[in-house]
Amino acid sequence: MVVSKRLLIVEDDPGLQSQMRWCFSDELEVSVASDRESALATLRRMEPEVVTLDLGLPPDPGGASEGFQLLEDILRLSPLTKVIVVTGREDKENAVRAIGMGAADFYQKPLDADILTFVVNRAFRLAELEKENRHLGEHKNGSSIKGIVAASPQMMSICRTIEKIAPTDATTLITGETGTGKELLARGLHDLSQRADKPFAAINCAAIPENLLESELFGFEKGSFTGATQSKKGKIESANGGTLFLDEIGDMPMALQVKLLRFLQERVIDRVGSVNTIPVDVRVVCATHRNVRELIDSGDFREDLYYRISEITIDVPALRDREGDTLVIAQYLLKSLGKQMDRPNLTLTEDAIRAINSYAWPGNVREMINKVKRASIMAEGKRVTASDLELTEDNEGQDHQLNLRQVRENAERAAILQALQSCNFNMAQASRLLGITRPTLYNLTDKYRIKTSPESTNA
Ligand SMILES: Nc1ncnc2c1ncn2[C@@H]1O[C@H](COP(=O)(O)OP(=O)(O)OP(=O)(O)O)[C@@H](O)[C@H]1O
Repeated sequence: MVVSKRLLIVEDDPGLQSQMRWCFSDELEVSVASDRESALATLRRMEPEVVTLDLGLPPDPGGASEGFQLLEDILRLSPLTKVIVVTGREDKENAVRAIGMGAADFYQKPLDADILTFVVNRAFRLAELEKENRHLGEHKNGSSIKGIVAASPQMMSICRTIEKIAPTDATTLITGETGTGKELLARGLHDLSQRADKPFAAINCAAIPENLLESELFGFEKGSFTGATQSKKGKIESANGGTLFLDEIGDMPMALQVKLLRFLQERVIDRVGSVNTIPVDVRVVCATHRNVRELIDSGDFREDLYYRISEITIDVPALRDREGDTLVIAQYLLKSLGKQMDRPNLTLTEDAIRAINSYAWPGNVREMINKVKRASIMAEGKRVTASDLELTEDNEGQDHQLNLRQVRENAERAAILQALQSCNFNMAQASRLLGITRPTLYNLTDKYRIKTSPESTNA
């Protein structure tokens, strides 16, 4: 299908209306409005990329007050629309004022078809370019750290910090909610350091039982406990020359905190069951989702250890608090996971985009990976909807929607989903509930790509 370019001409003079229509109707979809009210109605319905706006409109055809009011309305309702104001020959002042308010261009009467066509085409090109830029922006990744997709100022600043501290040996504490990318950043620190070709050894202090954690970290000598049939290096030793990543450090038992502190001070370890000390050269990076200050206050974390591990601290914001990251990461995941699932070229529907932006993402990027993975399996066709992602749409954003069609479609979609779910996907019952015929319901489920069986949708 060829997508047509849409032009709205706001002009109260019937003679000029037909001349302008004649200039453009071969190549563009053209609508004409002669006053503010009908112009706004057409704007909502037609969603034109470009509007030509005669400032002298009734009830003030000799002045410009109505035209300026309409310009303001258009820019508020549809800020991406390019408005070309049309003024009288001597009316430079109003043209300048309109540009100052946000009009894209101006054109002075009398009408010259060639110049007007040039100005209008230029506005369409501008609209097109801006659209492309927005599209590129959505796919932009400003992060220099492998695996980290980001566009928000907060993450950009974190990436810059990582780049700066990577060459040093400063112990670094990375805090933030679960799934925010703490481990990825720790790996980034290692990869950008001079230790990059040496090991990166990670251990999750919360996942290993207390009695095993000591020997996991420090290693043990043969015969030091039942089952120790041979000596084994611990994580610290095996990271020698490289980076040791202690994940969930806030969960480290007190007794081990003392031993870790000693290691950080003296840079030597002794394996469990050994009296010999072994020097180890590692850079230590720790992470936790817990509030270490509170742990110190409650007596669960040693303050002296905290100062040792936090020469530098990096607080990774939750996904919902990053400006602009959510959609960029979702698009990236859709592309990469879609490819893995043999479903390339999947795209997000408008409702999916809105839902992604308004959801709180308590599990952060990890939760998003799960949802996008599911959606790349469940999506019918190439379009991924909010329900494929198991996200119900937030209605708040609807206030800002351009027109009634979008609001109506969203409401219609939500009502159909609800009806289907409440009668366990019995189409006859659901259509009775909705007060429509079964064929109409089938048409609508097709239109909105709503799945019609319980196993393929979300409760
Ligand atoms: N900015 C990002 N871009 C792309 N993928 C990311 C990003 N942040 C995190 N991820 C991915 O999300 C998942 C969780 O990240 P990671 O394990 O680093 O989080 P974490 O904060 O260490 O979590 P936890 O506290 O639960 O251990 C990983 O699969 C990681 O690759």
